[in-house]
Amino acid sequence: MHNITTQANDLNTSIADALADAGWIVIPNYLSAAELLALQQLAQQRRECFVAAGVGREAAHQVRQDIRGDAVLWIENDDAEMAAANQRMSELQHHLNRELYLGLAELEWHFARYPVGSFYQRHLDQHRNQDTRVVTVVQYLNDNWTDADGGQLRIYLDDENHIDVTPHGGTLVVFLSNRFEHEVLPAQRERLSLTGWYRRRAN
Ligand SMILES: O=C(O)CCC(=O)C(=O)O
Ligand SMILES: [Fe+2]
Repeated sequence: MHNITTQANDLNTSIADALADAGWIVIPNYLSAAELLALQQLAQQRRECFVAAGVGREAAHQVRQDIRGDAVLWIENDDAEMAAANQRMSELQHHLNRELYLGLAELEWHFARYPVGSFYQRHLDQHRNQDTRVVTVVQYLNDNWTDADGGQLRIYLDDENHIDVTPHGGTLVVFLSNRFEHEVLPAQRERLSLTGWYRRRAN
């Protein structure tokens, strides 16, 4: 019989294997119902704290809703209400470092809320002058999402092929940040997620 720790380890192993092989993985029901509910409630409580997301770093940072229309709330490492979620991400980080020698030094992540009609145009998760983002992780927090609700994450695998990921509550997506362009298709309903990047230290 598998206990929780063994299951977590198996999941982390599946993620590491997939990153080493295809470079991406989608895991439905990664979050338990209780984890999903706790994250949804927290995002709801903090609703007023979200700010319009921007593109570009530092001086080049600007809000461009024609490029991305979401609002975000960054998560602190010592956020007590995010302790369990941070811990789970930290275990994955260490697992990836052990298995793949990725040298991941930290996770930066935020809640993201896409209002009705918003999207994020095709992009790569690396800023032009800084390539410290190594692995992208996204957890979806939406109940009862249907295809008609749009908002799929479209990942371009190569010139001819893409996959569309439905942002179902509890689904986890992990991919190599420098490998796959992707976009968020227009959402017909408010769309909530937790999006993060494991980074290596800047040289
Ligand atoms: O929410 C998603 O599915 C992906 C979001 C994204 O691409 C990003 O924030 O860089
Ligand atoms: Fe992205």
